[in-house]
Amino acid sequence: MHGNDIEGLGLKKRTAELRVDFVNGAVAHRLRFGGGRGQDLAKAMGLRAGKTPMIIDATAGLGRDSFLLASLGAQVTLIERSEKMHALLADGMTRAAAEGGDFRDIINRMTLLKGDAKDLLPELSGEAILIDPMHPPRKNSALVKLDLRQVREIVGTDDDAADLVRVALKYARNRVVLKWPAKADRIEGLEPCTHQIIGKTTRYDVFMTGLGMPKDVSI
Ligand SMILES: C[S@@+](CC[C@H](N)C(=O)[O-])C[C@H]1O[C@@H](n2cnc3c(N)ncnc32)[C@H](O)[C@@H]1O
Repeated sequence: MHGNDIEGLGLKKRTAELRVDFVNGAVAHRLRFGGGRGQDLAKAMGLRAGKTPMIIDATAGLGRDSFLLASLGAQVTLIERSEKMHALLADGMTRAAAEGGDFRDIINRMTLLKGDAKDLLPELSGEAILIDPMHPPRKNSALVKLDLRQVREIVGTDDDAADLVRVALKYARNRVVLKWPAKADRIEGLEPCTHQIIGKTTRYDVFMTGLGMPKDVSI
């Protein structure tokens, strides 16, 4: 369905080029030269020396954040609701695993699920939940990287991001992390976060939940 829409808009060629590649390019570079657990994303998710939380990436997309977190030793469950993005991701994960070595080990720590995270989160028991919705369009779209523009062409905007955060806050045992453009306004209707990690272009709004156990588990 999406494919036809895209072809109808004359976007077929660019969409066909979008692929998930963990082995070459930006992701592989970040794997070799990234800042380990000192990176903002890792800190926001609660990775530190001696602590590696079980992570749910509720908005898997191109899988880059998940791959980074898995490369740092975390078990990551990825959730993606777009058929097309899910298929691209599954394909990229299969190819990376076939490389063997470190790539296979990292992919083995990643479990990909298809569906809406709002429906799946209550069934999962995540310590730390990452939410990276499609961001509001920038005024200068030339600054948005081509692959992110291609993702937008496939999935549109994630207008239900606030609802997703609210569901995640109910089920995350330790924290929910909302990845958002550094200078963008807060998502309307959300409670204030506990703290922020602010980078050059991206910020992480961290909501500590301190639930310990999932809310629907009685002891
Ligand atoms: C900005 S991209 C995420 C990029 C990702 N963090 C990465 O590193 O590649 C957002 C993705 O989340 C997906 N998404 C948004 N809301 C979702 C939901 N409620 N459940 C599952 N997937 C969702 C979209 O379909 C889209 O593919």
